[in-house]
Amino acid sequence: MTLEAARRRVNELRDLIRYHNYLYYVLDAPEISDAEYDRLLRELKELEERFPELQSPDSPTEQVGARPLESTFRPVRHPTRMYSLDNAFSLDEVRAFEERIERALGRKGPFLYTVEHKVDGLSVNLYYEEGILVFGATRGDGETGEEVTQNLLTIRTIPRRLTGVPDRLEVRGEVYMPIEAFLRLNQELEEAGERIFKNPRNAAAGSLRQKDPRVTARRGLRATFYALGLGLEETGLKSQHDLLLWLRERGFPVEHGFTRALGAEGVEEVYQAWLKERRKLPFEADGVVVKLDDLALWRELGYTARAPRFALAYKFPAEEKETRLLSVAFQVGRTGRITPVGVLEPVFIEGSEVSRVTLHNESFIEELDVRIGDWVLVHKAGGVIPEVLRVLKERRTGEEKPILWPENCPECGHALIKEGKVHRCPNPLCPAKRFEAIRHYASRKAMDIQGLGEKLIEKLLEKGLVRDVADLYRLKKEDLVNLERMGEKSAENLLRQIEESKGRGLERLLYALGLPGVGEVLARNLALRFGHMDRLLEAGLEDLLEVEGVGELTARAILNTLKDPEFRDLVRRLKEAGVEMEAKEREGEALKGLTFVITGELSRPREEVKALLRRLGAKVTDSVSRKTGFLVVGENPGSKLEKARALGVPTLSEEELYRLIEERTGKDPRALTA
Ligand SMILES: NC(=O)c1ccc[n+]([C@@H]2O[C@H](COP(=O)([O-])OP(=O)(O)OC[C@H]3O[C@@H](n4cnc5c(N)ncnc54)[C@H](O)[C@@H]3O)[C@@H](O)[C@H]2O)c1
Ligand SMILES: [Zn+2]
Repeated sequence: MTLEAARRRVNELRDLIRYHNYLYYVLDAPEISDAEYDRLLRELKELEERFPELQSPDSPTEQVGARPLESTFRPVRHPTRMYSLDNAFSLDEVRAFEERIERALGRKGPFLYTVEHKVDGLSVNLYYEEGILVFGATRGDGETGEEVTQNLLTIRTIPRRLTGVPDRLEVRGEVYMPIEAFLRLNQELEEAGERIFKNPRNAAAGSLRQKDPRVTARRGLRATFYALGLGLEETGLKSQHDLLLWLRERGFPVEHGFTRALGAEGVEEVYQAWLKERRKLPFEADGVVVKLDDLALWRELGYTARAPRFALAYKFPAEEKETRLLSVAFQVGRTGRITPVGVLEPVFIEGSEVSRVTLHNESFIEELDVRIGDWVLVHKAGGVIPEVLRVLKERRTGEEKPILWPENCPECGHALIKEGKVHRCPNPLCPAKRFEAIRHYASRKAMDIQGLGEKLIEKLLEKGLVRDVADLYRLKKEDLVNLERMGEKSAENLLRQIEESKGRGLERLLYALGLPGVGEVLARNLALRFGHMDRLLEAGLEDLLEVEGVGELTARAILNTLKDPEFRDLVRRLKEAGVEMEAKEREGEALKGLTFVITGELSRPREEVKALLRRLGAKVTDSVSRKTGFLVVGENPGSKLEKARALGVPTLSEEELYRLIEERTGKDPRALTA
């Protein structure tokens, strides 16, 4: 390549990358996948290395993120600069990283590293003065970020006050959206006909940078912390490993599972193990972060313009496949909403064959600008749901056909209506709606009526034996035996299963009834909060919004259903049939059977925590014995800690205790009163 040709390509790449930076960092709406972006950046980097005369401090390879726009948020200068990370995609590149360190330090490896999950969110900087949170900001271009303190404080694990810390302290970490929250949010957006988020990272960034903190609060964001800026020297900490423990002890959420590894080979071992397990994590991890453990070496190595020389992001391979969109089918859901589903030439992605992919709604199709016959790039969002990332427009032949929405319901032929961007079959008798409603009701995670398969549901509907789920409870043996291929035995079995389904409890019932936007988790949270169907039926918007995980859109949609006379009638008939309307699990039983002892200072008065634990059904005692379930350890713990260790009683930090409570109650423990 001549210098001239390289110069042209370098300029082209820089423009392209700046454009994608803008879409990604400022608008939270990337057009290309991260892997494609990484390839562009890599090509630019390689050209700049081959032709050093083309290097320039304003190249994207020398910069962090993007400068925030004039926006809703106040720009704020970070007391000390924030950086990005250099990437590696193979063991060889990790070795090269270690060799660079060897050369820079003039010492032979292998070195000791701390390995952490690379949580895919956006980095934030918290600035504390004398232990009091002054502001929290996004990274921005590393020097100037956006002040988002109020929004950050909706993440209740972020401490507002600290004790035993340097006077001026920056704490850095990642704000992210758990995969479950991400899938739920997209479901809500899909149902409302709105734009969905491409991945959990974009969803986290979009949710943190909301004008209204109340919206942020409902998005289920989490945070995890892993670094210090200003104040690091004063702590006297010696290693990254100790730094993580130090953060945890001061009440910061720190991701579990960080570990140490020796040399590039040791890192590779951890990487391979975590790669295998990555889908078990509740968040999206796009790789592992490798940091020299010894902080003294950090000082020697320092930073490039863009990233530290002592750390590396070792990225997981991106599972993205190219395939063709063959046709689009239109599905009718329980609520009559029409979902376009793309039929793909089958491809293998992350362990399974993908041949269908949701195209969500009209907004999604418009934004993608996808046509039948197009080549598309497909991945699994959050490792779960197949998604079209983008259309490979450069491969269009001109033969592609636009996707046309049907005018009539594909199942019943009734004219469809359009509410905003949502297409719906308004026919209450639409067999697709009825079929879907019953199938869902009987499914395993709902009322679990295993004998009620799809064929049978179709037949029951056809013969007019059931019209909705309440009719199931009126079925008689002779109704069933008269259906073809149903013997006495199976009829009896089915009736027994239907009978048993009455006692599943409110949490399962709410999920089974398919309230809009209500998956298993939300059904459980609603059941815990209201305890009985009657109380839920009386709930107002504000009551619903108090439930963990209920967003504005879901709350309104649920409320509409609750007020719907048809729904109320259905509930009445279910109740008459003897279906249990009470929650099985009670908040008061969340910690039943567990015994706690507390030592040290907690962030709220000890009596309050004790009362809360008791209210949740736990026993709290004052001294540690073999019978103690957990010792909760606060600041400056007393002798109980040694005793617990001697007896092998497990300990929990305050943070871990709250996580346990949150898992068991589905609620933010800091919002729970004693
Ligand atoms: N698709 C697009 O159009 C597009 C555009 C721009 C950027 N991107 C993506 O963003 C990346 C660049 O973003 P970036 O500068 O934030 O870098 P990065 O995401 O590659 O890595 C650095 C970041 O990792 C995060 N991180 C997570 N866990 C960490 C831990 N334990 N320790 C330290 N850091 C941790 C921090 O936020 C840090 O800033 C690109 O590689 C690309 O994947 C995509
Ligand atoms: Zn219909």
